[in-house]
Amino acid sequence: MSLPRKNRDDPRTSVGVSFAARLAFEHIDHAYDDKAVLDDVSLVAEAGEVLCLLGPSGSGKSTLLRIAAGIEPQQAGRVLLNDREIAGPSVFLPPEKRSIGLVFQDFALFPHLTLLDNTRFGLTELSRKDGIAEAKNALSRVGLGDKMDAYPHELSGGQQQRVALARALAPRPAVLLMDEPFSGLDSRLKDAVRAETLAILRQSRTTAIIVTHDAEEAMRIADRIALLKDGRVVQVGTAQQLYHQPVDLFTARFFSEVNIFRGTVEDGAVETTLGRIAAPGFAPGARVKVAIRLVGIGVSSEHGEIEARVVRRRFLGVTEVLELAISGAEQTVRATIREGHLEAGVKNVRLSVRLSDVLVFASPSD
Ligand SMILES: Nc1ncnc2c1ncn2[C@@H]1O[C@H](COP(=O)(O)OP(=O)(O)OP(=O)(O)O)[C@@H](O)[C@H]1O
Repeated sequence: MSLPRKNRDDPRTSVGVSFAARLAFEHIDHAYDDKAVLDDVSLVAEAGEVLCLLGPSGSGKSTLLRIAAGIEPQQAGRVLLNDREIAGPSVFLPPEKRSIGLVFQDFALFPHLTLLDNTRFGLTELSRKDGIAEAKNALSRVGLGDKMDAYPHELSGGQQQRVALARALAPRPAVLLMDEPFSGLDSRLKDAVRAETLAILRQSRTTAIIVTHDAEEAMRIADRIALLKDGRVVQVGTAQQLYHQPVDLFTARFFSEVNIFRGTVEDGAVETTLGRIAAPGFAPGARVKVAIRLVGIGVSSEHGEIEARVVRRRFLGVTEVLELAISGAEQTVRATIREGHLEAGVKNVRLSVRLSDVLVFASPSD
């Protein structure tokens, strides 16, 4: 996207330093044809923070980014940059006036242009000399200062991603939007590129909104995470908040693998295959779902209240996943253990449940 560096209400004040802006969505609704894809979305990316938009495919993440960038006008609600309305009922700033940069999933580099020309592509408001200087500066910031004359096909996927980042950062945007920026990368490259990207964002002090459908990725990079489902924000918070205090089962399952048991609350607790689970705050007779994380089930050949039998054992490298049968219960239970924690060939085990890995949710329709 072409973004001017000089803008009348530019939130930046000095060359070389971006002053991050706060980007707010207020009550955004959007539909394609008659299909609603965003429903009353209110969300804030605070100045300088990395906010991840997390959610399954089709939950509306990319649409929200496109609305922020000005590529897609929302049907209702407002978008504000530092409390200034940039899109709303009476205002619509075009993309190039927003001081918002965008990095696409496929990097969208021009194959016939050198890295330098790719990077200075959006610097249309600068003189040729200043544009080249800014582009060189941006490429140096992402560690590609020695490759300015190379072409994209001569680079690895990780390097191409850095060029895309340099091109987006060159106009010194107040906010940078990134749509699944790491999904095209080899899994071995991902960790390094993610860490580098984060370091560059911190150094440039840019507010960033990054779309991902991978909870672990969001936990690695985000200051805060906004979880979306069917066009609605389900929960916003730090990784710890979403992991430890999920508002619903959808959120819990997004962040960890769980066993789910249905039950009815009696005397403040619910009976499950893994024993009696306290359900504070639920009325007698309430239908609930109990989620117990796979990592929260202790498996031992000696200690534990519940007897079980190993019916399947899958090696995953650092961990193993066990499928366990419990006498008298139809439903098998899964547990994750450290690789080698249980001797090979052991069939009869004992289980214990760690209470911090137990979550109880209302489930009135069950
Ligand atoms: N230009 C379009 N025209 C019609 N429908 C669209 C358009 N863009 C997206 N949609 C639909 O809107 C819904 C939300 O799409 P969006 O791309 O915002 O979701 P997403 O969470 O980013 O998903 P993904 O991770 O698959 O990209 C989807 O059902 C999608 O098919």
